[in-house]
Amino acid sequence: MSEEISILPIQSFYSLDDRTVAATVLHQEPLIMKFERLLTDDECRQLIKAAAPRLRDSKLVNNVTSQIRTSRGMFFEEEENPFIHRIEKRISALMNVPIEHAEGLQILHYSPGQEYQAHYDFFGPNSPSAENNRISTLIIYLNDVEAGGETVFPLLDLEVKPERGSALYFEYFYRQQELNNLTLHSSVPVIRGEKWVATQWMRRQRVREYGLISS
Ligand SMILES: O=C(O)CCC(=O)C(=O)O
Ligand SMILES: [Fe+2]
Repeated sequence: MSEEISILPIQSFYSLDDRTVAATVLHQEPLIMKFERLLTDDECRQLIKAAAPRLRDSKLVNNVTSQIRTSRGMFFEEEENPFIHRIEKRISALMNVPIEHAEGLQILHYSPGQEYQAHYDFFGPNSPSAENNRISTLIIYLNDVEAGGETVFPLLDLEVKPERGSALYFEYFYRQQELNNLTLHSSVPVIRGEKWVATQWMRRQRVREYGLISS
């Protein structure tokens, strides 16, 4: 085991402003954790309802549609309304990264057969976005999926089943690139039912301007 320091201090419980969240370590390095009941059923339903009419075919970073990600998605504006802002604040407190470093919250919807093939969330060294690269990810499951739709880390032999309100966390800001490379992950095809997730990506440096003024 190397002596790398994680962004998130490892704890069994995280006390946030309005709730305490129980955590399980799924993998130590790179750190991968599962959180229980980060969002209430009601909050999950509210996110789905707000996102549903705004879904578009998912684009990759370079703005092309692709067979790699066949789901549909949307981004909320940063601090779009008090409800979104409350959730963003809870997420950034949990992820231990200031809200100014948070991209807009993304919602993805997968129908049966839809998937997100193995990929990294960080940008490759040739991407202009790599200057202020992503460092960590939180995937919040907004519903229970009847069959399929697990998030899989093929290099770590790890599989996470979606459960409404729970969340999957992983980070890739290690000095050893081999650790970051182990965070390769995919969303395997939904077999029955549908799958809704909210994804929060954090950047190494600030990406928000006006997050500075509101609290
Ligand atoms: O839907 C999932 O389980 C994975 C989503 C994902 O990898 C992403 O949004 O980057
Ligand atoms: Fe991802």
